[in-house]
Amino acid sequence: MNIGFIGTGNMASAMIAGLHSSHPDWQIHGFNRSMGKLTDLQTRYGLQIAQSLEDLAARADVLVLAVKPQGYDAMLATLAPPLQARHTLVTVAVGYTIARVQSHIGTQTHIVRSMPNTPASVGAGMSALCGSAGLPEARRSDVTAVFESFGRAVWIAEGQFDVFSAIAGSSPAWVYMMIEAMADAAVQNGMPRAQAYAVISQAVLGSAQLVRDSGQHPGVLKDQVCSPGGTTIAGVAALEKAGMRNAWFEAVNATLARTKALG
Ligand SMILES: NC(=O)C1=CN([C@@H]2O[C@H](COP(=O)(O)OP(=O)(O)OC[C@H]3O[C@@H](n4cnc5c(N)ncnc54)[C@H](OP(=O)(O)O)[C@@H]3O)[C@@H](O)[C@H]2O)C=CC1
Ligand SMILES: O=C(O)[C@@H]1CCC=N1
Repeated sequence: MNIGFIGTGNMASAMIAGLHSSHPDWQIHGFNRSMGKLTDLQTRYGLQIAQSLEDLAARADVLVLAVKPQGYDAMLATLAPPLQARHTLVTVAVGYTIARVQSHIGTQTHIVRSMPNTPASVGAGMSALCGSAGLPEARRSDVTAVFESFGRAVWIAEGQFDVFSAIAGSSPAWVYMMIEAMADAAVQNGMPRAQAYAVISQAVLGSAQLVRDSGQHPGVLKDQVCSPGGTTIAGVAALEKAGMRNAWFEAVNATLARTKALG
């Protein structure tokens, strides 16, 4: 597999870390505006540095466009000339539709719209994929292999992308905030911070794994922790009083509003 990243910032770096760890034999190339990130990725994951977009397009079959959505219009205009039939263009920009990509580069290039997340760097990513009309099966399986190399990947309808981006692309940031805040409370009550992060991250990981693997309703799992008149239900009441459930609606809906504004 020959994969080329255009833009090697936070998201591309996470994907490259995950790719390198599971497939050290794959050829991973990168092109970035500034040099520092490229040389760092070269040192850590053997990234091969391309000198230009044209150079990158000559080296790779799967091209991942990992610049900010605001940079997509200009980047696609530059990328269109070197694109060839053998390329599959993978987009990662929140809110940027396949139709909008095609308005810049035409309909002859096979496109996969993707939405990964940064836990890809430790092989625990959650990605969505959606292909342009007529995407050949071989291209679909190549891109699936790339995204499954750093976590789970699902093909979904493009209409679901924005909400997926909120609950999987953005949600890691919210979970980190929750972990940080819970650790603050543990520190306030005397636990060393490093120990609090180790404990909370394992508790969050285990809770998520139980939801995923048991298939049980999260409310049932919550009830199993809450003893009548016990300690946990006191915490549940405090979270309800603080408007925790409504805060999640607000976060998802604010994210969707911003996605629409960017689009
Ligand atoms: N971060 C995340 O958790 C997620 C991000 N995404 C999507 O991934 C995309 C990238 O986001 P993210 O990685 O966070 O952003 P970053 O700003 O971290 O990375 C963008 C990279 O693109 C480079 N770049 C910008 N313009 C050019 C150009 N003209 N030529 C070459 N390189 C260029 C930047 O280089 P330089 O450093 O020199 O400016 C930078 O390294 C976005 O579209 C975002 O929607 C999707 C899911 C999750
Ligand atoms: O914040 C952002 O715009 C990107 C998209 C999903 C996660 N990060």
